[in-house]
Amino acid sequence: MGAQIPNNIFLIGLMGAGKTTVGKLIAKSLGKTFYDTDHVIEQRTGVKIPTIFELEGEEGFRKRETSTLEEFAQQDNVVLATGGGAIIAPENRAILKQYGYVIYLRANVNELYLRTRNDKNRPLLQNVDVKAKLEQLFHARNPLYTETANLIVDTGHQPVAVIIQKIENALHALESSCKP
Ligand SMILES: Nc1ncnc2c1ncn2[C@@H]1O[C@H](COP(=O)(O)OP(=O)(O)O)[C@@H](O)[C@H]1O
Ligand SMILES: O=C(O)C1=C[C@@H](OP(=O)(O)O)[C@@H](O)[C@H](O)C1
Ligand SMILES: [Mg+2]
Repeated sequence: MGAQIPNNIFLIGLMGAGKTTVGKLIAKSLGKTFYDTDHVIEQRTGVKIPTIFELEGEEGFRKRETSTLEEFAQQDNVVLATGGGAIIAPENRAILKQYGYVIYLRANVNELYLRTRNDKNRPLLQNVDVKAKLEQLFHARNPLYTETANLIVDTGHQPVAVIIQKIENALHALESSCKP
């Protein structure tokens, strides 16, 4: 029996990498259900992420993130866009590796900066030097994204459609790589 396209696909990467945007489109293309852990948290709490950070601190947000990840990673036939910090907690990395095929959307800091500099919904990028913060997060987290990923896709300066095609090609190559 040849390898199928993975049942669950998880997207990881820094803020602005395209996890939410690409995830939605990949799910549509593959006939899978799309979820975004940030969106689930906002829907269930009734408030935006910055408000959770204000009221519960980053720690409170991370607890919600882990429980949401645990719940949705074990669903069936999903594409799950995680938040950029999901890979910080070792238990989150273990969940991602255990329940799905993990794709790291990698982009350079300048690209990420261009995509996030005016965004008010990312508390970690408020009232800071955004480029310097993204640089710091990249250096801290790139090793964690890399160790967790089954596939790394560079998304810098490429239209989303090209990235979708790259991912589909990689997934279909998986499928045919094990055919007898
Ligand atoms: N490959 C890309 N090229 C240009 N802009 C992109 C690309 N991927 C995402 N974007 C844009 O960058 C912003 C952040 O994308 P988003 O999907 O929210 O990223 P993430 O969920 O990884 O933080 C959005 O405005 C989105 O339209
Ligand atoms: O990098 C991070 O720690 C975060 C990334 C955000 O998600 P996106 O990566 O979708 O922006 C969101 O989970 C929160 O603001 C924290
Ligand atoms: Mg997102």
